[in-house]
Amino acid sequence: MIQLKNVERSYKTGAGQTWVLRRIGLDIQPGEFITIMGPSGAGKSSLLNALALLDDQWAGEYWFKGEAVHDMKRKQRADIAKKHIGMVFQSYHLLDDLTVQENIDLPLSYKDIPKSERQSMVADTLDRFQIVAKKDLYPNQLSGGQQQLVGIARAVIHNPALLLADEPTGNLHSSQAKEIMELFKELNQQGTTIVQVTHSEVNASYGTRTLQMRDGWLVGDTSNPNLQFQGEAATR
Ligand SMILES: Nc1ncnc2c1ncn2[C@@H]1O[C@H](COP(=O)(O)OP(=O)(O)OP(=O)(O)O)[C@@H](O)[C@H]1O
Repeated sequence: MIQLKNVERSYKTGAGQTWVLRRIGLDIQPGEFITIMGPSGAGKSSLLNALALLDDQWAGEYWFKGEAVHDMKRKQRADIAKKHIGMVFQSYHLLDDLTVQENIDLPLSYKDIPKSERQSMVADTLDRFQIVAKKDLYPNQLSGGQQQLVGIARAVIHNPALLLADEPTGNLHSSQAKEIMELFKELNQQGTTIVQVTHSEVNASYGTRTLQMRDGWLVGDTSNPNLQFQGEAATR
């Protein structure tokens, strides 16, 4: 589904440059459930943002379903993201001036779906996430955990082919977190490709493959044991 070749990302800082992604090479097959782990600042969110096509300041090659994203204009990248990708953000990124149900409806508004069908999809999703009572509230009237649930609902409502999730259960109670992970498992079994960033071993155990990052390098990949050596050699 996705191939990254030599993807690099840096920020200009003061006199020099800070590297946050270093020569990332990655193949993601359809149907995988990948977990990205690593210490704080390792580049996990940066990699997810690049995969989500939110960040376009990287160098290298990014292939999505055989298409060369690195050669695309911003509008084409945005179209791919809207059509195929759902993203759960660490800090929710809900739109403050839209209600819960309007936030959840947003991904559907980008698709050619009749209004009545949209309304019933939103109603089903509110029900599934047990947030029907909150539907007319605005994000700032919700707790952090409730905002996180709305963010997850928004990411999955349009059945994206690729679901990217940055610490999706960070603000949830353990029982809610388990429900979300079970939902991800179900979506994955139905064919959704998932990439999650987490510090939780429990959440990681739902995945089928774990990547380790350190200082911007991919230093471990359970599906490619040889990478460990290359990554560690590269950081020396
Ligand atoms: N806008 C920015 N300007 C400069 N440096 C940045 C910027 N955004 C991120 N970085 C740096 O990129 C590095 C990687 O950050 P990133 O958020 O990807 O790490 P992470 O592994 O997701 O960490 P965490 O587990 O804490 O979320 C960090 O050193 C961070 O300081």
